[in-house]
Amino acid sequence: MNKQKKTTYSFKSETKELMQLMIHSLYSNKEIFLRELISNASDAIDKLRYFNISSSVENKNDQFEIKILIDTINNQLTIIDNGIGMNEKELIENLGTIAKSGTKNFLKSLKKEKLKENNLIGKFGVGFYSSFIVSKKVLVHTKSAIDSNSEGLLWESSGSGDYSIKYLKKETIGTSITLQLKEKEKEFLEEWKIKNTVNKYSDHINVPILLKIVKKEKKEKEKKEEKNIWKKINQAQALWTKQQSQISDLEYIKFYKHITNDSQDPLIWSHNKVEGEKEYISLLYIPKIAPWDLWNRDNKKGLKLYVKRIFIMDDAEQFLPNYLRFVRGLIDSNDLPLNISREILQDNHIINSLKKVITKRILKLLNNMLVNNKENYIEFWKQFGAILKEGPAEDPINKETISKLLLFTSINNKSKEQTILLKDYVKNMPSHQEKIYFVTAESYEAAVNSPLLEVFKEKSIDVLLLSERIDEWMMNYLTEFENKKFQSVSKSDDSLNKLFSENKNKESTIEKKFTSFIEDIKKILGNKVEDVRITYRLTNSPSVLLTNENAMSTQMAKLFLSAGQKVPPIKYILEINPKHKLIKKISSIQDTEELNEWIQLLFEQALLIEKGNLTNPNQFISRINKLLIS
Ligand SMILES: Nc1ncnc2c1ncn2[C@@H]1O[C@H](COP(=O)(O)OP(=O)(O)OP(=O)(O)O)[C@@H](O)[C@H]1O
Repeated sequence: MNKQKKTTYSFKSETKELMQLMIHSLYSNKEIFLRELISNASDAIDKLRYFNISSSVENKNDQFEIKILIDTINNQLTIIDNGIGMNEKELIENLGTIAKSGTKNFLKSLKKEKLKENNLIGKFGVGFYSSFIVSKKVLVHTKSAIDSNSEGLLWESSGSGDYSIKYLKKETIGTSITLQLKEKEKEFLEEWKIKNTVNKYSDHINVPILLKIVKKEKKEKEKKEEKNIWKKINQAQALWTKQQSQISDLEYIKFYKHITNDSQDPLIWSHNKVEGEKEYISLLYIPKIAPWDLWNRDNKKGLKLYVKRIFIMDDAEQFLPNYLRFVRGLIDSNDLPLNISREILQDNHIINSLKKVITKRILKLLNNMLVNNKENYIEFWKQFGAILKEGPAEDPINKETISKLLLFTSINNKSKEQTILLKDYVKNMPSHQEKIYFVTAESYEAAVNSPLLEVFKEKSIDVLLLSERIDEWMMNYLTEFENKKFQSVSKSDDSLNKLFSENKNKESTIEKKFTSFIEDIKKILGNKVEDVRITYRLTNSPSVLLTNENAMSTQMAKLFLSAGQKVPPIKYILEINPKHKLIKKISSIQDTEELNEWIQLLFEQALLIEKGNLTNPNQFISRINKLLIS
C-alpha cells in the first residue's frame, strides 16, 4: 500500500442494506454493539494465543487484555485489544463485505418476516456492523501479528456508502476500534452504562476487561491521580474452571448465551471435571429451542474445544455423535496437544474416548431430566426428538439407553403428542400379547385412522403410531425392547393371527366359503398382488394391503423415492374382510365384467389408504362413477 494514499472502497450493496436495516431494527437493543465488539476482541486474542503456541514466535506476549476507553472530551468510545490484528486484505474481507452466511441469513429474515428483534439477535451474531447503531463514524486502527509487512492501518467509515483504508503506523499489535458516538448516544460515555453492559453480556470473557474514563472537568490534581488507571470490570476467569459450587445458575445461563448467541435460557446443563487417567472438563448445554438451521446440512455443530484452557477451535464436531448435534458447550482437555488440527481430530484415540464419555454423559443428563421432570423432557422432545431418533441407527452401543429415551404416541394416548415411553407400553401389554406393535404412516391422522388398526382398537390392544419421516428408518434398527420384538402391523405376521383368531372352526368354514372368490380376485388382479387372503383384523373396512415380512414397506419406499432413488414396485398382500357387507355383495356378483370392476375398485381403495395417492386417480374415479350409476 502506498503510505501516503488513502484508498476509498464502496461497501457491497448488501452490506449497505444490512447496515440500514440493522440500525433500525436493533435500535431498542443498541447496547449489544458492545457485546459484539468485546466478543470480536476476545476472539482476536484467542487467535493470537493460539498462533503463539502453534508457531515459534519469540517475545510472546502473554499479557492479554481488552481495554475500553471512555473519552468524554471527544464523545468517543474506544475498544482496544492486543489480539491478532488485521492486514489490508483481511480488513477489506472482514469489514467490507458480508462474508458470513449468518449475517446473510439475518438480512434475509429481516426482509421476509418481521421477526421480533430479540429473536433476531439470538439467531445471528450481528457483528461489527452493529457499531453503526450508535456511531456517526467508526475508526479501526489495526496491526497484524502475523503479517510482518503490516505496520498499521486505519479503516474509517461513517457507515453510509463507503469506507477508506490508509497507512497509519501503530506501535502495538492488535486492534483499537473508536466509535464517534452520535449526539443522542451519550449514555455510552457513562461509566455505569458500560459496566452494566459488560456485566450483562461479557462478564465471563476469559480476558481482563479494563475501563478508563477521560473527563473534561477534572481538576488537575484528580487528573494526575486518575492518569493511567485502568479498572478491571469483569471476573476474567474461565467459568468452567471454577468449582461447580462457586457458579450460580445465572452465570451458567449467561455463559451459555455468550457461547451460543441464543437469546433463550438453556433447558439444562451438565458441568464435569474429570481427573485421573484422562483429564478434561466438559460443560454441556441442552438448548430450549432448536436453532433455525438445525436441519440445514451446513449448520454449525459441535463443541468449543480448549486445550489446557486455551481456545483451539469452534464447532469441533468430533466430540458428539450426529444424533446429539443439538448439544452446545465446550470441552477443555489436558491430554490433547496444543497444536491439534481439524485433520488430527478426525482420527485420534483421545478424541474417540472423549466422544464416548461425552455421549454417555449427555444420555445420562437426558435420562435424569426424563425421570425428574417429564414435563421439561417433553418440551425437549418436541424440539429435538426427531434428531435423537437417529440414535438407534447411528449408535448401536447405546441403542438400549436411547430406546429408553424415546417418546411415542399410540392409539390409547388419544393425542398427537408423543408422551409414551416404551417401558409404559410394555407394562400395559396384556399377558397374551407377545410383541410391540407399531404402524408407520405419512401423518398422525393417517396412522390413527389406518384400517390396519381396526381390530386392535376393538380388542383394546395398543399400537404405537409413527408418522415422522425418520420413524420408518429408526424402526429398522429398533428391533427389541425388554425382550419384546417390534412388529409392524402392516406386515403379515403370525403373532397377529394368534392374537385375533377366535374360533378356528368358524374361521375355516368361512375360508372354505370364500375359496373360489379369492381365486377370482387373484385372477383379476394378476401380478398386481403377491397374495390374496381372508383377514379378521378388519371391522369397518372391506380390505387392506400388507407387505411381506421381508418386503420394503410403503413408507420406506417413499423415503427412498424422495431421496431420488429408484425402488421396484411393491407387491402387496390384499386382505379382505369376510364380514363386510361390500365383500359379501361383491362375492355374489356373477357378471364377469362387473366383478372385475368391483375387485379393481377394492384394490385401488386399499392402495389409496396405504399410499395416500394413486398413480392413476382418474381411472379410480371413473370406476366409482360407473359403479354408482349402474
Ligand atoms: N478486534 C478484531 N481483531 C481482529 N479481527 C477482527 C476484530 N473485529 C473483527 N475482526 C474480523 O472481522 C470479522 C467480522 O467481524 P464480525 O463481528 O462482523 O463477525 P464475526 O465476529 O465473524 O461473526 P459473529 O459476529 O457472527 O460472531 C471477524 O470474523 C474477524 O475476522
